[in-house]
Formats: sequence, structure tokens, C-alpha cells
Amino acid sequence: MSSSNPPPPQCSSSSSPCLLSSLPQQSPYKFPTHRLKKTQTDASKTPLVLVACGSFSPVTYLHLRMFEMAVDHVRQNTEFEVVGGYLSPVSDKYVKPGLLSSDHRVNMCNLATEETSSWLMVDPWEAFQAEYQRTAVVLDHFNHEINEVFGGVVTQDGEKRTVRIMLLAGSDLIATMSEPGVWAPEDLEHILGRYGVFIVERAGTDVAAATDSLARWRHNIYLIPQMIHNDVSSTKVRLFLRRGLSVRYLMPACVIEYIEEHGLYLEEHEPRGRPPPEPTPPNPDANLNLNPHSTSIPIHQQQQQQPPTDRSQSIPFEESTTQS
Ligand SMILES: Nc1ncnc2c1ncn2[C@@H]1O[C@H](COP(=O)(O)OP(=O)(O)OP(=O)(O)O)[C@@H](O)[C@H]1O
Ligand SMILES: NC(=O)c1ccc[n+]([C@@H]2O[C@H](COP(=O)(O)O)[C@@H](O)[C@H]2O)c1
Repeated sequence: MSSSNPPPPQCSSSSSPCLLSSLPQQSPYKFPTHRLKKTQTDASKTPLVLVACGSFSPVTYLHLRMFEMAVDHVRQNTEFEVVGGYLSPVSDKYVKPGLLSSDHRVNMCNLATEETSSWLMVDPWEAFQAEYQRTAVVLDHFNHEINEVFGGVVTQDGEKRTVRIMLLAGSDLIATMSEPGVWAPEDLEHILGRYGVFIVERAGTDVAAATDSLARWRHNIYLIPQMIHNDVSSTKVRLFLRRGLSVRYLMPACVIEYIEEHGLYLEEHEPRGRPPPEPTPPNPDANLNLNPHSTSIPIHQQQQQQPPTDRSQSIPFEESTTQS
């Protein structure tokens, strides 16, 4: 593994101390487990770790909110118990406009999680790989670290349990799973068949359309409605920063201070590295319409299957709050 030495996170705020001393060290690499629950609270449930893969350039409150939405959804609608949550920033080899160096992205994610959360962690493994790592490989890495190295979790009676690893993603990312050439068919089988995904609804993406071609993995797909619609994105934050506009309350203050201190995002960045996945042959099933209104797609969220055209009306607040 290639692991560069990131500059230590800097945060000069006197009003909001940034817990710099408690930030996990990034080099040499050690899988972070300091907030991973070792003992399950409810033995009748399946222990679950949520993993969000992304650019996080920069990390915003919406990235962090995804996890909170997921935990609520898991508690109210599933038989899982969340025992940990990880952000996994993509490596510098991923070609995407505005992708800042992994050093800075990992530092910002660490500041955000350590400052604002009691359970989220940042795993820098993917970020510091010399080559781009596909999401299927990243999930395997988490499974290895949590179940083989860490040893899974135990119940209060001392019984050892294997932790289920699942991807946490916005519906825009899941929509790309139906685009030819973006995801290898065997990777989709691995990610959705073996692991599974929690999908957070995102404005601008038709969730039903995004999951149509994924119906065969419906038992492993959970849809999470956004009850308070909020479309903060890293792209918009970068645009605001370039224009000298305030980004306060869109992301943790500590991350804003880090950006200001390092003079980040003042210019538009060209994509770095090379394209992420090698183009793969289109998934032969990707464009099959497997009955868009099937009752078989996520049993857990069937009422979210047919969003009206107007996204702001797609999940009436009252209906959403009574979903469980
Ligand atoms: N507002 C949001 N609602 C739901 N999901 C989101 C939101 N913002 C980000 N995500 C999800 O977070 C994950 C990481 O996303 P990423 O780092 O690419 O952020 P982004 O804001 O989409 O970035 P960019 O604007 O640079 O494309 C993805 O699964 C993405 O779908
Ligand atoms: N084939 C793949 O494994 C594949 C394809 C597209 C995106 N991704 C991942 O999705 C995440 C978010 O990507 P975007 O920022 O491009 O939406 C990244 O972590 C990226 O690695 C993986």
C-alpha cells in the first residue's frame, strides 16, 4: 500500500476546539476501530456496519446526515443493529472534477467525524491506495478488517457474531449502477448480492428508476426517504468557496476553518489520476425493465416506489413520518 504522510489537521478556532489530539493517526495505516461497538446491545438483531464510499471533496453535513438517516431507518424498519459507520474517501486516482488530494479529504473527514459524531469513523485505506479500488474491493477490505482481524462482535452473553457490511449511498450513485460501463456486472453481484445497500433518496434522482434494473437483489436493497429535503452537495460548496460565498452551516465549522487555513477550493481543479473503473461490457440485464411497479422491490419501502414527477412532493411529510 502506498501511504503518503498527510499534513496534520490544523484548526485555529479558539471558540470551537477541534479535538486535534484525538484524531486518528493516518500513517502507518491502521484500521480505525476506536468507535466500533465490540458488544452488541440486542442479540436478536444482526450486527451491521455502514460504509459510505465517495469523494468527500469536501465532506458536508449531508454526508454525515446520511448515516443518521440510516440509523433511524435501521432501528425502525429492520432487524439490524448498527455497530459502526465509516466514510471511505476515494483515492487520488479517481477522475472527478474538484477532487482535492486525499490527504486533505481524509483530514477534513476526520475533523468532521471526530468533532460532530460519537460513532462515525474514517478509514483512509482506500484513499491512500496507489491505484483506484473498486467499491466491491473496498467492501471486501472492510469485511476482512472487521470480521477477520477485529474478530466481529460479541453478544452480551459472549457469543461471537459476524458483522454484516453494507454500502450506504445516495440514489444518484445507485442510478449509475444501471449505466453501461460504470460498474462491472460481477461487482454488482458482489456488492448487492453479497453485501447489500442502504440508499438515501437524493433530490434529482428518481429512486424507482434507479433501482428498476436492480430488482434481482431487492432482498438486499433498503430505501431511505429524505424526510427533510436537503440537496447540499460538494459541488455546490466548492462553487460557493470559489465565489467567496459563505458555506457556514453547510459543513462543520472545523472543516471550514481547515479549508480557509489551507486556502483550498479557491480554484477549479482539473480531474486527477485516471478514470476509475476500466470500462466494462454493459450489464446485459441493466436495461431490462423488471416491472417498475413490482411489489417485490424493497418490501421495506414499497410506498416509495412511485415518486411523482415533482420531487418536492414525492414523500409527503406526514406519510413519511408514519412509515414505520
Ligand atoms: N444531499 C445528498 N443526499 C443524499 N446523498 C448524498 C447527498 N450528498 C452526497 N450524497 C451521497 O454521499 C456519497 C458520497 O458522495 P460524494 O462524495 O460524491 O458527494 P457529492 O456531494 O455527490 O459530490 P460532488 O458534488 O463532488 O459530486 C454518495 O453516495 C452520494 O450519493
Ligand atoms: N465500479 C465501481 O466500483 C464504481 C463505479 C462508480 C463509482 N464508484 C464509487 O462511488 C463513489 C462515489 O462516486 P462519485 O463521486 O463519482 O459519485 C466513489 O467511491 C467511487 O469509487 C465505484
